[in-house]
Amino acid sequence: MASSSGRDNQADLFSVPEALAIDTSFATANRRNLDGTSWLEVVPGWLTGSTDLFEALRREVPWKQHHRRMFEQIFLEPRLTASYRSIHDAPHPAIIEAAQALSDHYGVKYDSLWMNLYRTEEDSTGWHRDRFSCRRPLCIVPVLSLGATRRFQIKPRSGGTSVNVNPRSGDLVVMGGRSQEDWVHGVPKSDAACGARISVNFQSAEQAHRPS
Ligand SMILES: O=C(O)CCC(=O)C(=O)O
Ligand SMILES: [Fe+2]
Repeated sequence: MASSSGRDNQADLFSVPEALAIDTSFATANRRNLDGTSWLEVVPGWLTGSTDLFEALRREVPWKQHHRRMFEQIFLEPRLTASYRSIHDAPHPAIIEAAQALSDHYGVKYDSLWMNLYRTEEDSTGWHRDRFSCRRPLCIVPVLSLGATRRFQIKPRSGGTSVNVNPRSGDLVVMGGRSQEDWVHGVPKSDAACGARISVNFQSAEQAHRPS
C-alpha cells in the first residue's frame, strides 16, 4: 500500500506545471561571434514554465494574417502576427517581466513587441533584416521561442552559409552588433510535421529612432 501511494504522489509531482520563471542571471548564455562586428547569443531554458505562457498567448493574442506586397505582387503571409506598441499592453505579465530582465541585462529599453505564430510546419518567415525596428548600426534584438522547436537561421547579407540554431520552448535567441545591417535571418518551413510555435520579438524605440 505504502509503495503504491508513493508512486501516486510521484505521478502527481510530475504532472504539476512548472512555475513561470525567468533566469535573470542569464547563466546559460552562449554567445558566438558571427564576424568581427556581429554576434548571436542563445540562452537555453531562459524561461521555465513556457508551456503555460505559450497556451495563454495562443489563446489571448488577437492573431491576424496579413497581406504583404513584394515585387509588385500581394502575398498572404504564411504565419499569424500581432504587435503591441506599448509593452504595458502586453497580453501577459510574464512578458513585461521578461522585457524588464532583458532591458537590465542588455542595456536597451525594450518597450514594444512583435509576435509571430507559426501554426504548423508550413508557416515560415523569409530571409529579412529587422529594418524598421533597427535603424541604428548596432542593435540588440532578443527573440523568445515558445511551443514547438523550429529552425532559426542567420546568414551574411552578402551571401554565404547560414548559422542555424533550433531554439526550444523557453529559449532565447539574441542578435547583436551589426547583425541587422550585415546579416539576414529567418525561420524556414520544416520538413517534419510539428505543432505551433510563437516567437516574441522584443523591440525598442531607441533602436528604431522612434520617440517612445
Ligand atoms: O520567429 C523567429 O524566431 C524570428 C522572427 C523574426 O525574425 C521577426 O519577426 O522579425
Ligand atoms: Fe526578424
